Amino acid sequence: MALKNINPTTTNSWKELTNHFKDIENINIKDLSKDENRKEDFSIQFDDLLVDFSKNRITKKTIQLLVALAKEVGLKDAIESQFSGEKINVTEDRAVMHTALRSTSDVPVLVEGKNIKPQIQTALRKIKSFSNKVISGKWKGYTGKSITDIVNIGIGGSDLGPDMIVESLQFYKNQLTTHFVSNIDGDHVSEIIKKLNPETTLFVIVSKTFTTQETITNAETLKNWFLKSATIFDIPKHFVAVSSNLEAVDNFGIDKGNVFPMWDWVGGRFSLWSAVGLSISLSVGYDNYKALLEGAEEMDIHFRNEDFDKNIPVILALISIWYNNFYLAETEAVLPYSQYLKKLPDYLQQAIMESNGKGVDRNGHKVDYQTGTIVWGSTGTNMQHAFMQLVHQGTKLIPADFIGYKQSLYGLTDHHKKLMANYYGQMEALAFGKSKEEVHLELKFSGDEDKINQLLPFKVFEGNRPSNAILFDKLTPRSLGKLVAMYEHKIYTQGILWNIYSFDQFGVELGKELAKKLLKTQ
Ligand SMILES: O=P(O)(O)OC[C@H]1O[C@H](O)[C@H](O)[C@@H](O)[C@@H]1O
Repeated sequence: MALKNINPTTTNSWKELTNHFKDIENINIKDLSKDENRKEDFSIQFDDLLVDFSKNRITKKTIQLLVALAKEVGLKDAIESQFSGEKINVTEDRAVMHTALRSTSDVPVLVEGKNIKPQIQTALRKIKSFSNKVISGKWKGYTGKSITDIVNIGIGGSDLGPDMIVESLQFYKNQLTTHFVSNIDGDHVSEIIKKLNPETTLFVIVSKTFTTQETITNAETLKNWFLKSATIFDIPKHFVAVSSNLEAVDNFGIDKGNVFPMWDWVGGRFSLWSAVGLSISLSVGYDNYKALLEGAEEMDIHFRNEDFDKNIPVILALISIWYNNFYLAETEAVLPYSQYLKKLPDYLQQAIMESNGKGVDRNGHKVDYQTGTIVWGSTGTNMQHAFMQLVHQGTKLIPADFIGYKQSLYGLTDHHKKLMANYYGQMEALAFGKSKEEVHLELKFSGDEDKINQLLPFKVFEGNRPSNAILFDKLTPRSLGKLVAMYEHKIYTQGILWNIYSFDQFGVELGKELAKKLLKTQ
């Protein structure tokens, strides 16, 4: 089953969508919301997750036509191709199997004729036993003391995923302190060194290629610092690696038993489900790490089997295409109403923009339509006091995902009520705005008519600004796994619809090469 490489703009559905757009371009969310069934018709409940997409400039026909487009470009087969281990990363001649990493089914997944499930299970067992030893204190450093600090050394996908998950699951964290070193900026590693004791620190070097300049430089610096107090014979007690480049790992001096595998069928930005997530398992324990994977698997099953009109990642992808390609919105905001998720926007920037930031289609032709969206965001309510002014009253259309939780983790209900009132309040303000009449009424008692007329235009909120409410019962490892997998599948769906390859990243290479050349001339 090869991917259908169809320019979406040449399909019948696209033509129909173009006509439909002309018909409803000026439609207003406020008017649409008068339909009392709208919320029910435009929301999907899946276990502990409710996605309400009723506050969008869409009608039932919009969804029908977008779903027809997904069918016309062969999304169903493309999803099957991914799950079944086909080499859908054509430009790198690789399968894309992060979903296999979290699959608990016994059904074999063949990559180049070989079932990859057994090696995944072996790696999981190794992660489990290693995490248990370190967390329980049985794993000793070179002076016989237990480990107190973990340092994850990696960048890009070998940093952002584990860092974001560890931050998001802080509530579930154990006694170990976890640090993340990524930047080549020596001040980053220096600041972290200040906090470490070599006797009780475990270094986890994460690099699929084991050639990444930042990671290797930071790892060497940390090794040299460690060797000021210890000897090379102590390295096996303090350094482990996650990589697919065994030779380079060996050259670095890592003990063979301390190597966790990475495979070429897992992309860096989709790798937190592999041993790249070792720091997660060390920080929150293997059971929580496993629950994260299980949550992701639940979303995988939903994505693979559900009809497109009830399929959360597909619907979110289609709505995003509607704004990106018809309304020509350039950016999307991700706004989590949980302080724990403060690193989610950064993580999603790599996942989304490195995947779909492509200007050449799967036939090798330059595209003449918009592809990858620019994604950005921050946590509520802080961002309400920062950039939301522009989202409410600026000149740009910025569709936004509002991520929220029905319950807080510590149970300060007064705080949580206020947090959620803001969560809903922002979406309502964006969608329904505030009319001239409402502003006038509000100002009526506060001044003379001239003053009111002068102020009026500044106080009006046009509204009609779209948002999706993504609401979970509670932030748990399982629900977090579901959330991240939801965005992963949204990315793939969009890549298929835009007829681009989502799993390579040649665009990051040139800058790296030039930096190397410049370094030699210095
Ligand atoms: O894991 P590594 O091989 O060190 O790669 C780390 C990162 O570097 C590259 O520049 C890529 O853009 C990322 O996709 C990747 O995650």
